[in-house]
Amino acid sequence: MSRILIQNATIIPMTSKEDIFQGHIYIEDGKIVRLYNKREREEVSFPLEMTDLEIIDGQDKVVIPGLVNAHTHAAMTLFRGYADDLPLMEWLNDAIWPAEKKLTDEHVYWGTMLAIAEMLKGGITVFADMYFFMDQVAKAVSDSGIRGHLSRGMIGFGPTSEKALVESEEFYRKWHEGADGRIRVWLGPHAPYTCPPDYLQKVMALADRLGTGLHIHLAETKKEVEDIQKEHGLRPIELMNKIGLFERPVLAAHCVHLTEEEENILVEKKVGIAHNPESNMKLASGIAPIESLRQKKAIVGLGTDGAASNNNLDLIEEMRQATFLQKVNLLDPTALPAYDTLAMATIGGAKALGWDHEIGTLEVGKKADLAVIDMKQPHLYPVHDPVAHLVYSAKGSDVHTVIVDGKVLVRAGKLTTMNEEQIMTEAQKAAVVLTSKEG
Ligand SMILES: N[C@@H](CCSC[C@H]1O[C@@H](n2cnc3c(=O)[nH]cnc32)[C@H](O)[C@@H]1O)C(=O)O
Ligand SMILES: [Zn+2]
Repeated sequence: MSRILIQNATIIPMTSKEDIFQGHIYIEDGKIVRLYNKREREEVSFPLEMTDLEIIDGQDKVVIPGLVNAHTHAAMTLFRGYADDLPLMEWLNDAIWPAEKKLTDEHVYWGTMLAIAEMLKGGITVFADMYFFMDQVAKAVSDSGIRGHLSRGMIGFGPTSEKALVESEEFYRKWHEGADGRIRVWLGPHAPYTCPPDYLQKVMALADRLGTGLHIHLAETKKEVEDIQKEHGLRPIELMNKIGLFERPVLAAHCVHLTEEEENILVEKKVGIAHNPESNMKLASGIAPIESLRQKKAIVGLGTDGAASNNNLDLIEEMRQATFLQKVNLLDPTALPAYDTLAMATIGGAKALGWDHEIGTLEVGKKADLAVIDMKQPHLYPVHDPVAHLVYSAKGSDVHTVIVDGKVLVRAGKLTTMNEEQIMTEAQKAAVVLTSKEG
């Protein structure tokens, strides 16, 4: 049995602002068994006597639920810094998709391992991924110890459309609830502009047969909205609502261009929204109405999107950008406050992934997925409000310890299950092949 005690830490459970306390967390067999305050610890000798207990000193440290990366394409780390300064459609059609044609199993494995190494070191304990060669992504999740919400990306026209349906079902049957329950599989229809309604009907039928949800890009750019409107007479969210897409769990990445009515549809249908502010800024897609959605109690998580449109997977930095973007856009410094931003990166993401029964908060009975941040650094001193520091002052590199499913995957800033040197070497080799002009 594995047992961990984190003691004398500032604990931010993300159940409510009032629940922040100084104390200890006791973990047993992958789950949070006790949360208790300093005084109580003096009264109970349990569980200090246990011999196989790992004790983590929480002095000058803050413990939060593991960060949830609600939307990414992990293996796209291989294209980090390869094609920048382009609008979405040119970026996809002229740069990314041609390079992706050369991808092999092995490339995707190493690209994903590289992403996982970066994410774990930055406090991310689960990521929602949409890509292909998903067996390799599942293998990387399994090997590294992180948690994965995985979807095989499906393009609804051309030679791979039927294959994507077959592969998605096979992938679901092979990996859903796999890696000791750390993997969950949803279907991944790419977007309305790559998946026409008749194809989405097939995807929905398959999702319902398997009893699973859908991960899709929605309303990312103005061009998408215009094209869909031209072709179908409706805006993307309206169209998806009309064909019944939202009648099952849906994780919708971006949702940048929304009318008031579309915001209401997303709220009413309890669609999980993955907000990716850095990708939206870099590709100049626009500013999602996150403050308005927050006030309407929409389910909103925070994502990095792929490393090729970000260009890092630092969700702590993403929080800072998310809140600043709302504030400056609305000319309102009260927009998207720090606590709500941290909630978006934790419990909001967990809800968007339909996984909040197990992760997203620090509560007794939930999975032990958490990040410990080292606050004893000049840029995090003095401490008035640890939540403000996490959102406005911290960086991914301030993460000290990361636990997923009760296992320490990052200890004092070092990965425990992954060979960083080897991963970087293999990723560099893959990048050279993928971006060479020949073949
Ligand atoms: N190309 C695959 C299926 C698509 S996987 C998901 C796709 O989403 C692409 N992608 C990455 N970021 C974005 C984004 O922001 N918007 C739309 N697509 C994206 C990514 O490059 C990848 O091709 C096949 O042949 O079966
Ligand atoms: Zn994306």
